[in-house]
Amino acid sequence: MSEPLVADPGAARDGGPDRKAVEVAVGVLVRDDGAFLLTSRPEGKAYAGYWEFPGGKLEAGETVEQALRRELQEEIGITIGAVTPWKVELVDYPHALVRLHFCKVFEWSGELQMREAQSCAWEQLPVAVQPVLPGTVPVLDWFAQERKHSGATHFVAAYAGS
Ligand SMILES: Nc1nc2c([nH]c(=O)n2[C@H]2C[C@H](O)[C@@H](COP(=O)(O)OP(=O)(O)OP(=O)(O)O)O2)c(=O)[nH]1
Repeated sequence: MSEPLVADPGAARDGGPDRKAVEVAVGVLVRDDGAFLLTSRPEGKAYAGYWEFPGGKLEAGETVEQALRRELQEEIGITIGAVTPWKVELVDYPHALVRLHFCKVFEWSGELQMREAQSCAWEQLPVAVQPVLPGTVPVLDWFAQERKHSGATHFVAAYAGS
C-alpha cells in the first residue's frame, strides 16, 4: 500500500490499532479566473468558524468521488462535474486522525447555497479570510507552488493576550 503524503501540521502517524484514520473527501472548486472557494465551518462542529474547502467524511461503501458529490450537494447545493484527484494528506488532530482527499473541480451547476449557515468566499492568494483550518493550509502552499506565488499564503491573527 502506498503511503499518503504527510504534511505539516501534524506529527501525523498511522495511529495504531485504536486510532484509525477517518477518510474525508474535499472539493477544491476553481473558477475560470483562478479563484477558489473557501467555506467556514458551521457552529457545533470541531473548529467552528475556521475556513476550509467544502467536503466531509466518506459514508460506508462510498468512494471519494461519490462522497464529494453528496457532500457538495448537501452542504452548498451544487452538482459537480468531473472530479480530478489532486493530493492526499494525513492530519492528526486532537479530535480525530483524518485522511484528506483533495480533489479539484472545475465544473459545476446550480447556485451556491450555504445550507449549513456557513459563510463562503472566492479567494486568491494570499487569502483574506481567517483563521484557516490547519489541515487546509498545505493546500494554499500547493497553490502557491503551482502559481509561482511568493510571500504569505494567508494571515494569522496576532496574539491579543498580555
Ligand atoms: N471539509 C474539509 N475538512 C477538512 C479540511 N481540512 C481539514 O483538516 N479537514 C478536517 C476537519 C474535520 O476533522 C474533517 C472533516 O470532517 P467534517 O466533520 O467536516 O465532516 P462532515 O461534514 O462529514 O461532518 P459530520 O457529518 O460528522 O458533522 O476533516 C478541509 O479543507 N475541508
